[in-house]
Amino acid sequence: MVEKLYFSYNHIHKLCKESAAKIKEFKPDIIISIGGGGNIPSRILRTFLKQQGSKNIPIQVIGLSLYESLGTGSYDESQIGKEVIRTQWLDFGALDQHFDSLIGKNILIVDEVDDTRTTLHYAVSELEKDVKEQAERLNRLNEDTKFAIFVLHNKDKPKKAELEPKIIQDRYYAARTVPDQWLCYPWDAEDIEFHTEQAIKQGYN
Ligand SMILES: O=P(O)(O)OC[C@H]1O[C@H](OP(=O)(O)OP(=O)(O)O)[C@H](O)[C@@H]1O
Repeated sequence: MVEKLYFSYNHIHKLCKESAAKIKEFKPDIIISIGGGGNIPSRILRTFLKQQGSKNIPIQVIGLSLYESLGTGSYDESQIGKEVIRTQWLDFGALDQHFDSLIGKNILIVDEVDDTRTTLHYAVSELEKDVKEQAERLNRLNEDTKFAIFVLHNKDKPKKAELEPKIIQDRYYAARTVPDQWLCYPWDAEDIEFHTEQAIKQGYN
């Protein structure tokens, strides 16, 4: 079995192009990228979501990192990667000026990988909370705000957190579902020539 899967920039680009055809049906008003891994796919995807004659879809970035217990002492393995640290969040003040808030919008959350699903669950539930608070404050509870998800890869494995069935059924776009292996993205490569050669050998170019 191949231990690590290598993906070239071209391959990622093509995955975004292919997925955009389906994501267009959702008609996203805004992309919320989970940084850092979601940033490059978000930007590529936007190119393919652009409709002639209309503006580019705005991209906002939130920073989420999984807190891992790396101590040498004994620790409960099931807890590893469970805690999400919020390093950056939306500036609703700035967003409101340009965008009239998230209420009633179609919001596409983008990340590169859905591994244990902890990060995506956190992102959706926290954003839903924020939108609900805003809607209550502005008395706009009748407007329907929808969330969708795009990832390059969904790892086929038991997840540690769930997403709402309506998202999973209708608005969850994973370009590929892959086995639970080590995924190597080009932006992590120290030697991009070697990386790309591996991707070509594996057919992910
Ligand atoms: O499905 P999960 O188990 O939650 O894992 C997926 C998350 O893990 C990685 O983020 P990481 O915290 O490593 O930060 P990075 O994106 O800045 O590399 C990746 O970018 C996803 O956001």
